[in-house]
Amino acid sequence: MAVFKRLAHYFAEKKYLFIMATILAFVAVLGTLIAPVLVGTTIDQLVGRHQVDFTKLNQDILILLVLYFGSNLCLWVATWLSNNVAYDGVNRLRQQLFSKLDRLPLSFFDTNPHGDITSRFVNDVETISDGALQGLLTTLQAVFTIVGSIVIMMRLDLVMALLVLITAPLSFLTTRLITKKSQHYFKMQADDLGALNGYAEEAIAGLKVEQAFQHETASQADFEQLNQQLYQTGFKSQFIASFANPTARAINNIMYAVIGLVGCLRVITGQISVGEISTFLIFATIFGKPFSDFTSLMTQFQSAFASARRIFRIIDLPEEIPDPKPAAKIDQVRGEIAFDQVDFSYEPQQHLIHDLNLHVKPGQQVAIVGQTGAGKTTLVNLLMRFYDVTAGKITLDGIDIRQLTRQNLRQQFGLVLQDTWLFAGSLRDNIAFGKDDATMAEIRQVAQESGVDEFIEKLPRGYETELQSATDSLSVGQRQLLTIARVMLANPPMLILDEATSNIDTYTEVKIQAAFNKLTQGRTSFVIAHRLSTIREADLILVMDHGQVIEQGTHQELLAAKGYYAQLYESQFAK
Ligand SMILES: Nc1ncnc2c1ncn2[C@@H]1O[C@H](COP(=O)(O)OP(=O)(O)OP(=O)(O)O)[C@@H](O)[C@H]1O
Repeated sequence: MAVFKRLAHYFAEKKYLFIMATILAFVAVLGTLIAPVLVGTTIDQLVGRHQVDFTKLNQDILILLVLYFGSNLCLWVATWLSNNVAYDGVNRLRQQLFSKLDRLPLSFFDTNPHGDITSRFVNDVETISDGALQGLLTTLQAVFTIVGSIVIMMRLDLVMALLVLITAPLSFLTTRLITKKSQHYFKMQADDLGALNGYAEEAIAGLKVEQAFQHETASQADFEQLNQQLYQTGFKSQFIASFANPTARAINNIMYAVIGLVGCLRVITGQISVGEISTFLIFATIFGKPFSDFTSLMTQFQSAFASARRIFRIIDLPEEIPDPKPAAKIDQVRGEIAFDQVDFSYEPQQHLIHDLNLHVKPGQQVAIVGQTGAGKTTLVNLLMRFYDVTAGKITLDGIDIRQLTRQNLRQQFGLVLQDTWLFAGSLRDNIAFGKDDATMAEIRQVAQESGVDEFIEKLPRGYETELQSATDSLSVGQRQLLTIARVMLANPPMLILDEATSNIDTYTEVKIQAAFNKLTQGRTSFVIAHRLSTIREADLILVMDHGQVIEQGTHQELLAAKGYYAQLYESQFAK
C-alpha cells in the first residue's frame, strides 16, 4: 500500500485525465453489457415468416452498431488517456532517478554493477508504466464487468444467471492449474536462457583469448550442454502449456452446450425467451474474461510494485554530504595543497590511509609512484572529493576543500584517467567536452599537441567522424590521446594525470610530456605513473605503500637515499 501511495504521487498531476479514463472505461463496459440484452430482444422479434417488424429490427441493429462502436471508441480513448498519464508519471520518476544519481556518493557506483543500475532506468521504469496504470484500468474494467453482468443476468433469470456464474470461471480455473504447472518449467527455461546468454556473451567478448588458449573445443562442449538443457526445459514448458488453450476451449464449448440446454428447458417452461438464451451465451463469454485476465493482471501488478521498490530503494539512498551554504569560493587558485593528518578507508573495517601529511607548494609538479593498490588513485579521489576523508583535512590555498562547493573545487582540476570515457558523438565534440565554445582552430591545436591529429586527419570525415558507442573501433591509446586533448583544451588551473599515458607508445608519450610540461608550467599538477621515466623531472615524488607515503623528494634525492624508489628505478632501468 505504501509503495502504491508513493507511486500514485507521481501520477497525481494528471489525475483528472485518469478519472476521465475511468469514466470512459465504465461507459465502455456499460455498452458491452447492454448489447447482449439488445441482441436477445432483437432475436425475439424474429417470430416467424411475414411477422417481422423490419423498421424496429433495423432500428435495433443500428443501436447495436452504435453501442459496439461507441464502447470501443470509449475504450480506445480511455487507454490513450491512461497511457498519457502513465508516461507522464514515469517520465517524472525517471528524471528523479537520474538526478538522484548525481547526488549519490561515488561509492555507490563503485560497489553496484552498472548493468543493474541501468536496468532500473530501462526495464523497471517500463514495467511500472505497463503494469501500474494499464493494470489499474483493466482491473477497474474487470470489476465493472463482473458486477454489471451479475446485476443484469439476475434481473433476467436467476437460474440461468447462477448457471453462468458457476460455469464461466471454470475454464479459467483449469487453465490456471495448467499454467501453474508449466510456470515452474518456464522459470527454469528463463534461467537456462539467462545462463546461455551469459555464456555466449562471455565467449564472444573473450573470443581472442579463448582462441589463444585453444579453448574452442571445451567451449563448444559447454555450450552444447547449456543448449541441450534449454531444449529440455523449453520442450517441457511448451508441452504442458500447449494443453491450456484446447482445454479451455473444450470446457467453454461444454459450458455453451449446458447453458443452451438448460436455456431451452427454461424456454419450453416459459421462464425465458429464445433471444435470452443468446443473451446468456454472450454473458458467459463476457463474464469469463475478467477471470482469465486476473492472473496476468496480478503478475503485472506484482512486477510493477517490485520494480517500484527497486527504484525507490535508490531514491531513498543517503546522498553525499551537501555543499556548505554559504560556501567559500576560489576564483584564482594559487595551487597550494596540504593533506593534514588525513585518515581514510573505503570500508570502515579496512584502514587504508592513516595520518597522512603532505604539503604541495603552488606550481609544483608532484609525481605519485607505488605498487598496484598502494593508494595512489585514492589520493586523487580524496583531492577531488569523490570520497571524503574520515579524519583530518585537505586544504587548497589554505581552505578546507569541504568548505568549497564540489563544483568550485573540481573546476580547478583537469583530470585524465587511465579508463577513458568517450561519448557517442563526433570526435570534435568529444575533444570540446570541457569547453563548449571552443573554436575549430583551438581544437586542432590541442589535437596537434596531444598527437591525436595524426590519426584524425587520416579518417575520411576527420574531426566530424562519429563515435557510435563506447566500444568504437579506436585503439586504447587513441582513446587516451583524445581525452588528453580534451583536458588540454579545457585548460584547467591544475592537472591530475592518473596513468594517463599508460597505453601510449613511448615516442608519442615524450611528445605529450612536452605538451604537458608546457601546460603545467607554474601550475600545480599530480602525475601518477608506473613508468618512472615519465616523472624524473617532477618537483616532488611521493612514494606510496599500503596507503602511506613512505618516501618523498626529488628524483636525485630519492636515488641518493637508496630506498624503495631507488630499488624500483633500478628494476626498471637495470642493464
Ligand atoms: N571503491 C573502492 N572500494 C573499496 N576498496 C577500494 C576501492 N577503490 C580502491 N580500493 C582499495 O583501496 C586500495 C588502494 O587502491 P588505489 O586504487 O588507490 O590503488 P592504486 O595505487 O591507485 O593502484 P593501481 O596502481 O592499481 O591503480 C586497494 O587495496 C583497493 O583494493
